[in-house]
Amino acid sequence: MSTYLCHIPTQQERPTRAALEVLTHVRTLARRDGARLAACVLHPEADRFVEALKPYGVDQVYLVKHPVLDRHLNAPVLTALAAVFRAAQPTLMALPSTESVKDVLGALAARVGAAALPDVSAFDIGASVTATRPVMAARVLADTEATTQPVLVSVRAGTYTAQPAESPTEPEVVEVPLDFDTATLRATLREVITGTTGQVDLSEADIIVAAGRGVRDEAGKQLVEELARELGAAIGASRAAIEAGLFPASLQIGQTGKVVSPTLYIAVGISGAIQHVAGMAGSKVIVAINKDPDAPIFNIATYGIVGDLYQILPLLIEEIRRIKAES
Ligand SMILES: Cc1cc2nc3c(=O)[nH]c(=O)nc-3n(C[C@H](O)[C@H](O)[C@H](O)COP(=O)(O)OP(=O)(O)OC[C@H]3O[C@@H](n4cnc5c(N)ncnc54)[C@H](O)[C@@H]3O)c2cc1C
Repeated sequence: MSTYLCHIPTQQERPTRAALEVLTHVRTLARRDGARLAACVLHPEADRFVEALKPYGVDQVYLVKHPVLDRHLNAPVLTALAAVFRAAQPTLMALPSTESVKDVLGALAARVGAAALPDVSAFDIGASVTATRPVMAARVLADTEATTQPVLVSVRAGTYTAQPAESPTEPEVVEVPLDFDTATLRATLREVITGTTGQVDLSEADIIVAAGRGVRDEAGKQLVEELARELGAAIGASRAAIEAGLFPASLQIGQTGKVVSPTLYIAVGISGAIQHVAGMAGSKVIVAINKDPDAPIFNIATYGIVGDLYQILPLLIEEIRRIKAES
C-alpha cells in the first residue's frame, strides 16, 4: 500500500489552516487511490496535535519531538522532515507552501532523492504527479509534471478547502527520533518580532481588508482598522500604501510580498496592478472599493463599489455593526 504524507505546520497550538487544506485534498486522493493517509508534526510537544488531526481522517501520524523544533530553523527542520520521509517511505509528500517550506523544499528533495513541484495551485496523482503552477506574477499558469517518484509538492494556501472527514479515525502514532546536535547549528533565532497592526495573521486569515494608496492618511488607516476589527479580519496593504509609510512592510501583499487566498478580500483604494494581483488573485470573493470605475481591480472583483472610500467605509462599518447587533 502506498503512503501519501502531509507536513502539518502548527501555529498557536493548532495545525495551520493551510496545512488542513492540503491534508483535505490529499485525503481525497488517498481514498480514491487506496493509499494510506499519513501526517507529520514537528514540535517539541508534537503529541498535542494528534487530537486535532483525528477528524481529518488520517491513518498515521508521524511525530518528531525535539526542543530545537520550537521555532523554525532550516537545519533541524530539514533533518526532521528527511527522517520522517525515510520512515514513512511515501510516494507523495505534500506541504503547504509557507516561507519556511520554501526555505527547505529543494534541500529536502535533494536529500531524500525526490522530485519537487514547488508552489503549485493544484495537483493530482495519476501515472505521474501533475500540477498547475502560477508563474510570471501569476500571469501564466504552467502545467508541470514529475516524471519520477517519490514527489514533493508544496501547495499555495487557499487552493483547497479544509474539511473534516465523514468519520474521524484513530491514527497509528509513530515517533521518529531526531538525531540533531544543536551545537552544529550555524544559525540561531534570537528574536521574533510580531507585527503590531492587526490581530489576525495575514497568511492564515479567512478575511483580509487590504489598503492601497487611496488610503492616504491616518484617518483612512483608522477606517481600515475599524472595518478589519468588525469583521475579525487581517490587514494587508499594497506596496504603494507601505511606501507611503502608513503600514509596515510585513503586510505587503503581492509579487514581492505575501501570497494570500482568503475567503473574502476587501481591496480598499487599490488600483489592481499586476504585481499586487499576483498575491491575491486566488481569493474566493473579492470586493473592490475604488473611486475610479476603470480601475483594473474591477476586472477581477466579484463585487465592485465605485466611490470614495472615506464615505463608503463608515457606511459599511455601520451596516456591519447593525447586522451584528441584530443577530
Ligand atoms: C518588481 C515590482 C514588484 C512589485 N511588487 C508589488 C507587490 O508585491 N505588491 C504591490 O502591491 N505592489 C507591488 N509593486 C507595485 C505595483 O506595481 C503598484 O505600483 C502598486 O501595487 C500600486 O498600489 P496601489 O494600487 O495601492 O496604488 P495606485 O496604483 O496608486 O492606486 C491607488 C488607487 O486608489 C484609488 N483611490 C484613490 N483615492 C481613493 C479614494 N478616496 N477612494 C477610493 N479609491 C481611491 C485610485 O483610483 C487608484 O485606483 C511592484 C512593482 C514592481 C515593479
